[in-house]
Amino acid sequence: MSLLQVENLGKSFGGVKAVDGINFQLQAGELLALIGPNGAGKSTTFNMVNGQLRADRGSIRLDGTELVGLQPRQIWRLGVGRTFQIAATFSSLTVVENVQMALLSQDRKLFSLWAPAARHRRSDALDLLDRVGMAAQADRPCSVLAYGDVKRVELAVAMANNPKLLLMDEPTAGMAPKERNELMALTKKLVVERGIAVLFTEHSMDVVFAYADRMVVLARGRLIAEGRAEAIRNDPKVQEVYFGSGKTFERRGARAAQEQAA
Ligand SMILES: Nc1ncnc2c1ncn2[C@@H]1O[C@H](COP(=O)(O)OP(=O)(O)OP(=O)(O)O)[C@@H](O)[C@H]1O
Repeated sequence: MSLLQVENLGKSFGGVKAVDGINFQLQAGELLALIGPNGAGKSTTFNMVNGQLRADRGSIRLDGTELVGLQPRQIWRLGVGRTFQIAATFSSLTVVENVQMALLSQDRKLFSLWAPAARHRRSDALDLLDRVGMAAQADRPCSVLAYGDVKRVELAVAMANNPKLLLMDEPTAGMAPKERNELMALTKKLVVERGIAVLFTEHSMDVVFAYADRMVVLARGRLIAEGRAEAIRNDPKVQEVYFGSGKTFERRGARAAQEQAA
């Protein structure tokens, strides 16, 4: 059985069918990109999976459990983590404290008792930081980190909940090409090592073609194509919706990204 099963999912805003009966599945250990032009329904889909928006119709099952109708907190408890377009860490805390806060939350401890919190599972937090290559910077405040490093910390924070599914909203937004590739290569490594599934939206086609195992293409709320890079690149419907958008499917771009990542 797939980890995530989305069936006939729909959501309208007034007369606008933001998402119009889409179906897709996601396996553990797989990176699935949700792409499409502006207004295609990507964010709406994302927000239904994490419970911020309630679907009008259809079903979203995680490991067989229905998520539609659950609160975001309940969905998070079932193992759906997320990262944000603009990295969300506490800049006044150190790197390791940010991960400790996430572990506290996972352990259902209140963080009003800050003194014990600062010691809470420090070694587990350091292990997580080690996985994302940030252990050496554990005691620096997040406010002084380079943006790419903040994104790594955010990944460690997301891992603290042991997610089965990680939702990443434009993970590489605002990053230079080298940082982008480093972050995505790291994400791919974690996904494979820990058998996590990742659903991500992304405007950079280079990133999508270099790192997604499969992609789902939306346009005006409908799913117009689904598959691996080669099939998507050659799909006439996909070329039509992207034509003139400034986003191209040049092989050179995708190859260059892969080469840089290797
Ligand atoms: N809260 C809302 N109220 C009204 N209409 C909305 C709302 N959220 C989204 N929409 C509409 O639903 C459609 C899909 O929007 P959505 O944000 O999901 O697309 P998107 O693919 O994420 O676009 P982008 O790439 O620009 O972020 C659009 O027509 C949008 O205007």
